Amino acid sequence: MARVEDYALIGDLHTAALVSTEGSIDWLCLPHFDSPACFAALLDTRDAGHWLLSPVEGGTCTRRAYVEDTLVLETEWVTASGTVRVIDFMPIRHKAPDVVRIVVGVSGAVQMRSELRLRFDYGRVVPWVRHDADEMRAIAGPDAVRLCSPVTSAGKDWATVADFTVNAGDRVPFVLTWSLSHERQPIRIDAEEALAATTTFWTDWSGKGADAEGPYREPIKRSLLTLKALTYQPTGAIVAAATTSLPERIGGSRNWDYRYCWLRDSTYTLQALLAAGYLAEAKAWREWLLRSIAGDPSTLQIMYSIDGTRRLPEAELPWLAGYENSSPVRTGNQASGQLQLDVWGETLDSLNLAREAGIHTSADAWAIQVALMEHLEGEWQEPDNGLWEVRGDRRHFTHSKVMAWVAADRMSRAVADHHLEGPGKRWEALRDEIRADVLAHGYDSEHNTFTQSYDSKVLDASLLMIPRVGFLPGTDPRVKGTIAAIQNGLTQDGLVLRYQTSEADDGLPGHEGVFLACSFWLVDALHGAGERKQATTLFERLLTLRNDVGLLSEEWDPHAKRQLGNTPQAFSHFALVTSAFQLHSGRAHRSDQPLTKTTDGGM
Ligand SMILES: OC[C@H]1O[C@H](O[C@H]2O[C@H](CO)[C@@H](O)[C@H](O)[C@H]2O)[C@H](O)[C@@H](O)[C@@H]1O
Repeated sequence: MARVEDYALIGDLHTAALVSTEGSIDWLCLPHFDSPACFAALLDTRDAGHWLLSPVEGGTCTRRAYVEDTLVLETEWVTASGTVRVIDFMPIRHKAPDVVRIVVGVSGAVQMRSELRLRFDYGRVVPWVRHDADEMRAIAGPDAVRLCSPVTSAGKDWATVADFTVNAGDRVPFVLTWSLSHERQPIRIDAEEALAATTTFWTDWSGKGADAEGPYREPIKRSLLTLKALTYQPTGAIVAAATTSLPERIGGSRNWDYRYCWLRDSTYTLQALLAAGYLAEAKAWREWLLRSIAGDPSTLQIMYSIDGTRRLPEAELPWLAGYENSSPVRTGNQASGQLQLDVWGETLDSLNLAREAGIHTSADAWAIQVALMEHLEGEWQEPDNGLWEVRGDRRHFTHSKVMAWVAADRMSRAVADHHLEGPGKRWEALRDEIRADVLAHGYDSEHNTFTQSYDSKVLDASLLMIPRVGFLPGTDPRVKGTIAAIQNGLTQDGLVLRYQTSEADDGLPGHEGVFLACSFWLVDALHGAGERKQATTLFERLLTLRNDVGLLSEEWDPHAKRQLGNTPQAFSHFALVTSAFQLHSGRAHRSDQPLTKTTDGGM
């Protein structure tokens, strides 16, 4: 069974696939990120659907890499009879989704096999399949898939199999195309033309970002490309990760569906993209946000689907055994109905940042910000589920209150500095009131640390964000005390847990790994506290946890030394980008200050 870190990502800005080091596509949802998977071997066995394309002798590849700053993947096997390369990519979507795999003979002659096992509806539906001269058609219910290749394939053991030899200089294309079964078949694409266009698209996109020269250029670029790949182009939404139910502990039940757009995750992603100068993505995301949250501010959800749908009912897929038997496999996410007060702060912080970065605030955008703020004024004293989405009792999370302070701070400053209309003085007074409340109840003077919730002793890594949002300076003794407390009480092998699951009553059984984003937040906090050497050492260690193609999932198991949780995860990658930019520039980054400033023609 492949490990989480054995997977590379390819995608077309509507969905994404995971390709293993053995050359197997084990995860692909069509036509969108949150559609049912037609390859779900990731969460079961190959019988749940996969597409293996590799030398007949099989095994892990000798090397693989993305082609420079693109999402075009090259996987190479050196065998006794010769060397072969498989180029995998998804062309940027025009109408139909395609997966293209080109087998390239590098030297000698290699016996190859393509084994395509389509299983629609997350591994449950075996399609009806017809083989013609140079194409295979598979149909079941709403789904139709066509495979085109000059290599002839045939049905074998409920799969479509093609055996062929690739000689040095050969290029053998396979193009898999999805469509709705009741529609006309999409026009065929040319694999080589698509390769050139896809390479150009990603190279151009990468080139548009701010100059990231320096020692961290490669990790910054790869993380930005990954964040872009998690973006749903038609609406501007950004999914939290490409997968569902990769476990936070092997064999555990903390398995969630991340193929949705969390306001928290996407606002942080937006901050990373803005820091790198990607204004178009920031504008598209803002439009998605304004459409999704439009209406009564009291009905604001913490997450939406990629098209803004609100109802995301959580269900279990009992026919899938789960990744290494970690069950259940879930779709939908019950957290969508939770109260998480930090989301107001993150949303208003990011819209403020967009304004500071030069994106013009339209009247509609400002009206929604005012409505959100007015709603928060009546809500901030309520207990909530917090940013970690605990399923235990609601409580007064310190981080949630700090983020309510952020909301009041950014809104009062927007009125004062940008002459936008609103009760600026009232919001200033509220800001001061929240601050006093946090300092009185969220800070433990005996141990000189902020605490997870009011009047408790429990630690929480989200408190590392306090200097970043500007609540207190990075060198404040209370911030330094919190850093020290987290280093002493909330780390495993120097990496940071969100909280101690044994102490925090999150309403869930079992434990989890260290949370990679929180470990990057420790980098930021150390850097802001003047501990630059420690920050750099930790950051460079975190870089070593990336897989061979630069991807990070949500968590890390410090004992088994392997990645855990959904992958690739936006939370981990935007945290990496933010830390890298700070270390690169040598100055601490606050969430209300863009690293790059551009003028905008208005929206
Ligand atoms: O651990 C419990 C919760 O885990 C998920 O939430 C986490 O992922 C979210 C998406 O990246 C992130 O926004 C949140 O801060 C994380 O705690 C899961 O989605 C929840 O349903 C679950 O309760």
